[in-house]
Amino acid sequence: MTRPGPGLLRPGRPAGAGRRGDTPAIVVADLTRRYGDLLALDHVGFTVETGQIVALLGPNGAGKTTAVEILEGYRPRDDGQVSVLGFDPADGGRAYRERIGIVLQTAGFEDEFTVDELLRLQASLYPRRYDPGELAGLVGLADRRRTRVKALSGGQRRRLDLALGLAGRPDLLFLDEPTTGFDPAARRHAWDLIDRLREQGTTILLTTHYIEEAERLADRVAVLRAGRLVAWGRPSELEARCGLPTRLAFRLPDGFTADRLPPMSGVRTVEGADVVVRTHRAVADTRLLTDWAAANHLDLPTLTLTPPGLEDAYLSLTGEPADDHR
Ligand SMILES: Nc1ncnc2c1ncn2[C@@H]1O[C@H](COP(=O)(O)OP(=O)(O)OP(=O)(O)O)[C@@H](O)[C@H]1O
Repeated sequence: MTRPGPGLLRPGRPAGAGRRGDTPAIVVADLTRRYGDLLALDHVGFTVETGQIVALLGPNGAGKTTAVEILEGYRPRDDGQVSVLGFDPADGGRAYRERIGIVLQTAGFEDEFTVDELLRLQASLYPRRYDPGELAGLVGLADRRRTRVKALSGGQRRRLDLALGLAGRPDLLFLDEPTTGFDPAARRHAWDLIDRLREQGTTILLTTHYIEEAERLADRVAVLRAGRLVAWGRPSELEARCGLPTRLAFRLPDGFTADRLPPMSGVRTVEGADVVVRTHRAVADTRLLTDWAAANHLDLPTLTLTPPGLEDAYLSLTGEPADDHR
């Protein structure tokens, strides 16, 4: 079955099973998928509560698309149990598809339609539809309602993608790299919109390669690596679980070299006058450093102490090398 873009229209929705709040939004257990000899998903399991925003992270080829498409009902699984909004997506049919929204990275639109026409058409097929004007306002396209799709900028098209995915007021929204290609302002706007959807109780499963996006939006983060779920939890839990060092950075004052520094416990790297110490004893090492600076009548105006973030945890969990940009 082909995964539809948001421009594809769907028929109306009968009352069905799996009402909001009855069960967790998503329950996955032992989910397994093979492509020939390749184990693309290896006994993956997690539970998403209603209203949570979950970010699915992982390097290229980790199995994210496979997992998401199985949850959407557009790819079969080999083994395991999957329940989404109380449905098995493999045979949820129309009743299931009307409860979910899907926003893909690239969607094919009919270029000659105006924004308003597309929104009206899409929304007309759902009983819980959005008013097209409200929908256009929600995604920041209120002043583009009469514009033909072919005249929209790339970022505006992505907003239209989002609007079409929301047209049926889905209980669960799948967002595939929702802000790839956005400028910083458009990204903030999209994040604010996702916050608003959260306030309305929409459950969201998003895939992203922007760790900052996951950190900003996600209640829970799932990290896939080579088909295995290597981490699941709140962003702060993942950061804490990885046991990564705190980064202590400063610039040596003129006339001082690193060999004159006190013996701190952390691993030290020096580039010119810039010193970085990665330490698991941040308080003790900071105290050694500041006592040393005070004894030498020095100020260290660039001194910073940075705890490990989600990006560090992600790189550690996926075995990717960290480049030292932070
Ligand atoms: N239809 C298919 N036939 C054979 N192998 C496939 C198929 N789809 C995916 N794979 C393989 O399964 C693995 C997981 O692919 P998947 O697309 O799920 O990863 P992903 O995490 O979404 O990657 P990306 O971040 O690059 O989009 C990869 O090794 C991929 O080559």
